Amino acid sequence: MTAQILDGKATAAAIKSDLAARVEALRARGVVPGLGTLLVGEDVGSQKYVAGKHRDCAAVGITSIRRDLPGTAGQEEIEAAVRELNEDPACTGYIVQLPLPRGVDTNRVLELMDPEKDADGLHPMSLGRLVLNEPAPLPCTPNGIVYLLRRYGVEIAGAQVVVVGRGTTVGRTLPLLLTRRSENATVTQCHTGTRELSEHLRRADIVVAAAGVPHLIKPEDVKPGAAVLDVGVSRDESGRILGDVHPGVAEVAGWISPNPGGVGPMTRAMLLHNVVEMAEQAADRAEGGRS
Ligand SMILES: Nc1nc2c(c(=O)[nH]1)N[C@@H](CN(C=O)c1ccc(C(=O)N[C@@H](CCC(=O)O)C(=O)O)cc1)CN2
Repeated sequence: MTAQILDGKATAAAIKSDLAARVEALRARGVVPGLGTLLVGEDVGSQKYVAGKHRDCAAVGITSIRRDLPGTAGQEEIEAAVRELNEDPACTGYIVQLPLPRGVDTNRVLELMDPEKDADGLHPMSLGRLVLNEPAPLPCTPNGIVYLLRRYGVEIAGAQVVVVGRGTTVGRTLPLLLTRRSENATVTQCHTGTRELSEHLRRADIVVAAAGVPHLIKPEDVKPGAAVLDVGVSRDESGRILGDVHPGVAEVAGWISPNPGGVGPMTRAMLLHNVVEMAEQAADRAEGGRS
């Protein structure tokens, strides 16, 4: 068996083209969506991702505002930048690129964000709303994964899903999306404390690998025909991406997301989607208030 590719790059391109039309419609209503990014430090991956987000903004007509601080920036300097983005009227939504440098209290930084400008769905208010099943901007990678599975007709309802990893951006939040009534999956969350990981994996119809351990998921761990999504980003000495999924898995799986070209571009597309949706909702509220 050779797996069907879950093409994140092509899917993200289609989403962006739809968003460009929505941005044009917003501009016609006098609303200009603006995405802010706050990047602290010199991490090569984070710099690439932030640069990609600004390229995407240019492509769909969203204004972008970039705040870069050196890795030596302390808690106070970072919090001051957050306050500035909260106050900046040109910035309708923003993200704090994660991870922040060691020693920075990330939760305090996220809590300081204006929840109305949380483009990433990672503010505690947005996460709480997600838990309570109330409308909220959704975390971008999990939302991109669900979108990709749907786009390629992978059955989610009733599926046994194994999520490997428990980080905030994917591992913790993806199960919340997949277990909503609209998705109806059964999710097992695995992590470094999980015993017999292979046994869990072999039962899964869908595997999402977000552990950050190169080639953790081997062909013999995967049920034939399963969908396997690779979120892991480790890098070799030359900076080349090493995913969490061994290349041999493509011979066993029914669907596989390439890495690069799978979940990464979907993360960026879902960020733009959140920015546009938040701007549309704000415009509706403003126009409703005027009538
Ligand atoms: N505030 C946030 N921080 C982080 C998030 C997040 O959703 N919000 N997720 C990840 C990183 N991430 C988004 O910021 C991200 C990862 C990967 C890509 C991407 O387009 N990857 C390309 C490859 C690019 C390369 O060559 O390295 C691909 O997969 O094709 C975009 C965004 C952690 N931080």
